[in-house]
Amino acid sequence: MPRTRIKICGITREQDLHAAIDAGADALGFVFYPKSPRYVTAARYAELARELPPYVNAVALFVNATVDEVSDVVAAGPVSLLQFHGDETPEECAALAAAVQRPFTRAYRVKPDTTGADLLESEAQYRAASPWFSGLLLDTYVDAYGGAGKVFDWSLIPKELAPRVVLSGGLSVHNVTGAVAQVRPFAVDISSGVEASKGIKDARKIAAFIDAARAGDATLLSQEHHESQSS
Ligand SMILES: O=C(O)c1ccccc1N[C@@H]1O[C@H](COP(=O)(O)O)[C@@H](O)[C@H]1O
Repeated sequence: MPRTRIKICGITREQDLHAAIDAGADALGFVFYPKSPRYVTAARYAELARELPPYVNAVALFVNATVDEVSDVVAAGPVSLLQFHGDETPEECAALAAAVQRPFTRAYRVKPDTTGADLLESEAQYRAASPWFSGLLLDTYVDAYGGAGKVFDWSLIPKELAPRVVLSGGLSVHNVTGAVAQVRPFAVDISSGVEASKGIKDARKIAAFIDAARAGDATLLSQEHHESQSS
């Protein structure tokens, strides 16, 4: 059973970048959306990116950005993955990703009336539109584009989709163990739940969150062990 990958999103300071890496994060997210309290410019990203060690993925998050804006960020520093978190259509995501030759995740902002079939259909549309599509990120629909700290009903995620999704939206040290054990996502993504204030991370919250996610992995491992012993 693979361990759940962990992304810490909304890094704006060198000390937060190091706190996330030291705690064992697999990926760090940088928000290139000017209206976000976690916004960093491409020039600021160039400074932060100098601190990135090997094998830690940098994820560039955009909301309805232009090709020029995405290209500026990719030129500023290493970018492993794009995250489109606005109203981008499958065709727009495909064009942006192809322009900079990078894979992308697409945020699906889940509403109370979203169904599992909606999620599967959306995933199929993005997959068909681009060879650069690398999976859906599930977030909660709110009146902002993201980073709002709100949870959605995880039970609507189809079992067959879960191993391919990034689960986000209102995760915290208090719910991530259960989220990993219940949903079994490929990865979890958190921003506001590990902050001291908007845009400022708390190193202790990051470490506690990663420990709690690992506790979810341990729960799954122990369940698998019991299942294999009783069969
Ligand atoms: O973090 C932001 O400011 C942000 C702005 C616009 C779109 C997405 C944003 N963040 C992403 O939102 C989800 C959920 O965050 P949270 O953990 O509930 O605060 C996450 O994927 C962030 O990457």
